Amino acid sequence: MSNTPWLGSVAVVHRLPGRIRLRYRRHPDAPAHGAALEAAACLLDGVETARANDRARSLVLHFDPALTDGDRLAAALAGLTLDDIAAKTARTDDGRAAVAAALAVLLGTNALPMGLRLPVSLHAALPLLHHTAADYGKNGITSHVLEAMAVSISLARSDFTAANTTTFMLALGEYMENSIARRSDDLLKHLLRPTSDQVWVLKDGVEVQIPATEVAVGDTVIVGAGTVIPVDGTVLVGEATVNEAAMTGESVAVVKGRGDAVLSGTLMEEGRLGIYAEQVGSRTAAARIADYVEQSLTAKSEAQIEAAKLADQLVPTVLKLAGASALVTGNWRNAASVLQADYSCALKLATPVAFKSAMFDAGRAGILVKGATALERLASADTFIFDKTGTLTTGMLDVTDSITFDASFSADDLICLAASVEEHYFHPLALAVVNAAKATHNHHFDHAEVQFIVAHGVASVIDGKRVVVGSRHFVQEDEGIDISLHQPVIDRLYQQGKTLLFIGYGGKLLGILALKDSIRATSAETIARLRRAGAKRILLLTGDHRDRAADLAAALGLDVFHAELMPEDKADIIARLSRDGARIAFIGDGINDAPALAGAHVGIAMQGRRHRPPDRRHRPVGGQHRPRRRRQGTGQCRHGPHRRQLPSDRGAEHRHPGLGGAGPAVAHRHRAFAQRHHHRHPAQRLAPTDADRPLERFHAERNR
Ligand SMILES: Nc1ncnc2c1ncn2[C@@H]1O[C@H](COP(=O)(O)OP(=O)(O)OP(=O)(O)O)[C@@H](O)[C@H]1O
Ligand SMILES: [Zn+2]
Repeated sequence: MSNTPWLGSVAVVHRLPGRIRLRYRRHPDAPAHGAALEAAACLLDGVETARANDRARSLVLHFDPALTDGDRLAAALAGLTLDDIAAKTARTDDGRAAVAAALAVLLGTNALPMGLRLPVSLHAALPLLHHTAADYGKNGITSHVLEAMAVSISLARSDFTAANTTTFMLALGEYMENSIARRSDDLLKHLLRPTSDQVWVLKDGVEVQIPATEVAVGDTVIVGAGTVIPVDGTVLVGEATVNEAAMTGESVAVVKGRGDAVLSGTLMEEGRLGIYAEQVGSRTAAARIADYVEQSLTAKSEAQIEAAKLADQLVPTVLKLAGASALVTGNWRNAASVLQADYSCALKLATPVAFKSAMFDAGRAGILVKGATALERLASADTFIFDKTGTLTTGMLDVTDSITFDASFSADDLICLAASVEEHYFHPLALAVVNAAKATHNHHFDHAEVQFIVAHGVASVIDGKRVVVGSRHFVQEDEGIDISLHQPVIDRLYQQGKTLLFIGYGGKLLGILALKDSIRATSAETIARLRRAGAKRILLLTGDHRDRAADLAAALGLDVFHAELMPEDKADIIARLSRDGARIAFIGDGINDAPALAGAHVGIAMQGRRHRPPDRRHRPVGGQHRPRRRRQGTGQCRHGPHRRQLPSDRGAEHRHPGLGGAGPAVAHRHRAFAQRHHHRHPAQRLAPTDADRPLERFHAERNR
């Protein structure tokens, strides 16, 4: 019966280039196993994916037309035998049954009558021997051969306990490896493909629900709050906040409206969008990333490759040793024990299992590890470098003081002025200021285009005068604003452990905002555990003031700190330490740390915070952009149509911001840096090409 065809009949019912749908009839004896049919179909030459519906007796195949065609596939399927299917289903079984059987044999054999012990033990060892024969044919002498020899010799000597123990241990090892591999694969699917099966699309003005697999390019997909966006595309209507952490690593939600690009796999937090689908199914960015992670999970780590090599190198030595001991002592039992004591298979087995289970555990704790290599590098790291804001501290700051040096500005006015220019940015300081403004009269100051200078602050023009908000370095050294008059106040605030923001207006220091950050509750314990785990050096690199860095380093017992750094300074320090042989793990919050992350041995990005955009204004849905509606206060905001200020556009907007045009020239290396590295601002993580391309396509479509 094993050569009975699995399918009674196979007929092609629908053809498309690279895709066919088949109708089949199962042989009455064949098991109802759609998954097995899919798996078997996937083994055929040229088949890319297979989807079976056993109840509808339909099988959809996607294939490479260069390699095969529909008729050839139908014929190949008709030729499948029950044996083929059985082999395939056996492989999808995780080996639990084999373990149970081996255990039963191990425990029960000695109770059997003498005559039965050999056949029972032999039967239990058969899969191993069978497997080894196949492996020997393919790979020559490997550790499998040793295992099989150990079992065979024990069987030949009627040492059934030894034979059965080996069989059982090998089955157990295989089962453990399979089940851990499957658990981590399930987890990955959960992490990366949380998309639901059903999707709403707009058909002739009516919203209808269709299976996710049937969404086509050009459909208008409707996505509501709390759901994962199923396609890559461009927003046609609506406004929403989208958390793109799964795709860009940036945890700050971004506002998406008409014309903006959205990515599959990202989460709609609030709002509702109609999206023009441009990439669907396996071509979406989410599917590609999932593939990437799956690949890196299966890609062997260096340790795995080393272990496998070592194991196979040990084989001839062990064989010689076994032969020698048999010759010298004249006892085959000694040879068997040498073979059994061969740990090469344990070496091979233990490494992938250890890596996969570590990745699985990390995943459950909310940590996505990009492959075994990353874990290996982390294990070998001896120098841990942290940035400050949002990493060792919570990054959720409160404005504690607002001090103005101009009598016509109240403390609240100062906060609102700073908030007016900061409101489009997601830097922790910007978010704090905007938040503080909400608790005041929240007046919006009209201003010109805002420039963002990485690791410095922001600048704009209000009533014809240049306004700058940022670090002391930015305001004093780059903008040439004299702050010496107010040094006593500044010193006092620093002594109170506060982070300061300087606000310059018309070339003068208008005021200072003091902010208080708090150390993360878990930081001290984390540092202590790193030390216990053998970290040699723990450093702090920050863009903030020296006093802040010193306080924090003292509080947490860090070895070294460097303060008032530009992102490229951080990268320089890391490069220097690496040259001196340090193996560096860099831990940042993902804001402005791309250069540093790139130079480290291994990078860790924390995404603990979940911020809403500072302000959710309503843009008209559909039609033209009207100047944005103001929240409170009077006057008209002049920074033009709002969408030009959206994060995704900021790269283009600020690439030639005419720095220094309105105010004092900012003429030193930092400006060049700000422009050069502009794309590294987290809000611009999406490659500009990715953001631009769909928009062009979308316009082309619309104008047709
Ligand atoms: N949007 C902004 N608004 C105001 N000031 C800013 C802004 N972005 C950066 N700055 C100023 O530039 C300094 C350096 O910024 P950067 O982001 O490099 O480091 P940081 O905020 O100190 O965090 P970390 O400790 O993680 O390096 C900040 O301390 C702040 O004074
Ligand atoms: Zn500078």
